[in-house]
Amino acid sequence: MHALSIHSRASDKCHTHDTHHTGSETSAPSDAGQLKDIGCKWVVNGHSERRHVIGEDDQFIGKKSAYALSQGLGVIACIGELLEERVAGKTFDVCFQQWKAYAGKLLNNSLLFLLPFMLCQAGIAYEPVWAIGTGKVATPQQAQAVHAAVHDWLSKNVSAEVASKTRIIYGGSVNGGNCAELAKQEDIDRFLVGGESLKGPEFATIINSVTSKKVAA
Ligand SMILES: O=C(CO)COP(=O)(O)O
Repeated sequence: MHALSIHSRASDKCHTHDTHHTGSETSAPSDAGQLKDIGCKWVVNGHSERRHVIGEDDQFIGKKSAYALSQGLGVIACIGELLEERVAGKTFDVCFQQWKAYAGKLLNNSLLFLLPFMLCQAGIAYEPVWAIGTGKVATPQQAQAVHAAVHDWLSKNVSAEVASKTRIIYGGSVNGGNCAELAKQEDIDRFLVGGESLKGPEFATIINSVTSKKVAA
């Protein structure tokens, strides 16, 4: 999200080669070609609802993401732990297992060269499941710890340049009151906003919190 560049993006509307067919697909009607035709640049994959309501697993999400990238769409790759996983001290294990499935699928399909494109054009969204739509936001420290770990992983496993260019986006009950403290964190680059995007003044405050951070940097 950026005040000056609003692009179209689709949530989980991009089939893989073998799930796409030409019959009626009322529940998920768009394929990569249709999305590009209407000017869509990104898809959001691995959102918690797809994982925990629809039942998509890491393998399938990785496969859809590799396909979207191969078709020239950016992928915002969502990761995030359930509350019980956080309480059990598994936040980092869960998030990295999810993240590695995106990267691993690119590797399996000989598409690893697309990884920097994916990271630099779109990014990774950390969305703790317990914070999405619940009004319970992660503390700035909790979110910063995960974002910093992801940047660190990218620096060690991809390159320092890609790590510094990768946007790591926080999502989960961001509002006009908590966005400034979250945006101050060094590794929180953008926000993925749900409910508050429907409220004009709140949304403007959220956008400005990120924009002023970038201007100050
Ligand atoms: O899921 C989200 C955005 O994708 C977050 O939604 P909320 O901002 O409503 O918690």
